[in-house]
Amino acid sequence: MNMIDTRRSAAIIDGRARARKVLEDVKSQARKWKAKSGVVPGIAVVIVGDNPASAIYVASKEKTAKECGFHSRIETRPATASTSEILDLLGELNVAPDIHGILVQLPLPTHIDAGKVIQAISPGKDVDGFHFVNVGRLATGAVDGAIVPCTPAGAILLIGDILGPDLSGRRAVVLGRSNIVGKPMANLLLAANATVTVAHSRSHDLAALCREADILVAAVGRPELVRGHWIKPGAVVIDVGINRVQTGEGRRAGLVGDVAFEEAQSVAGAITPVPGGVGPMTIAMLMANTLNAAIRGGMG
Ligand SMILES: Nc1nc(=O)c2c([nH]1)NC[C@@H]1CN(c3ccc(C(=O)N[C@@H](CCC(=O)O)C(=O)O)cc3)C=[N+]21
Repeated sequence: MNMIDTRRSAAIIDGRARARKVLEDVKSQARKWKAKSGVVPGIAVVIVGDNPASAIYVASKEKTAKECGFHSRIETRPATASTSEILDLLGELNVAPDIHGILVQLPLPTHIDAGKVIQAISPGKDVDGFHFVNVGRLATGAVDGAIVPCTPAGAILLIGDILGPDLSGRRAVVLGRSNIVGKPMANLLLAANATVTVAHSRSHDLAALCREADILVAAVGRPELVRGHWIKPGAVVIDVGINRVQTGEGRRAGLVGDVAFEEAQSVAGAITPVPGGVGPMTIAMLMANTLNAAIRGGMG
């Protein structure tokens, strides 16, 4: 029998509860803004083709938008739609007075030029924060004017709840260098004064890099890649992965993150679960971005 129990247990970060709080704020601010200006925030979600995962996410976004008192519009196009048809649609939405936020659900069918589509969204309505103008604002530290991508925006809120807004002296490691999560996450951590390393599939000795991290953000889309012994004791671990796995592989069936949760939980100081962590925050931040876009009146 172990006389000394060295096991510890991380705080499990409740992303659903935090998202609810964000949404309550959004809802009350939207009500005030409507009373003052007569404007109801409006979001348009463009969905191309019939990706079943996309359909679920879009339904969830619409439901949350309604809960916030927003106007919402879903524009569905067949998988056979051309790039120019989508560009025409965006041209319409860009000038629609009742629409303040536009989101084109990714991934798009491969024959569509996703880069062109993203850059065709008016930066002031780009509630995903993927347009060059918003990317550039965030990267140059003009964070207040930027529309920040929803997942990193949600993650930095969760980190701030635990560590406070100033991350001076903290080592952060971001696993993954996507334009959607890894890069904007690194920029937000930098803006909060953290010392940031971005690691990815071509990095050497990921485990050793991760063990340096006071803040570890995993966003690589590899089920349970991050093991318990990769984690620095007491670290804040943010798991952005949403991986659907089958039963019978010696791991939990259903949804798993990029972090082996049970192992990590005995080492980390705080950790986000999957589901119930970063996912709900993503949708909440989308509503916050839409409200802010409405208040700014689609400027810039
Ligand atoms: N233009 C664009 N913007 C996006 O923000 C975007 C996108 N395209 N394409 C797909 C990804 C994925 N994404 C998620 C949002 C919420 C949850 C979420 O709420 N997940 C819940 C439940 C997940 C479940 O049960 O399936 C959770 O983690 O607890 C997950 C994933 C937004 N995405």
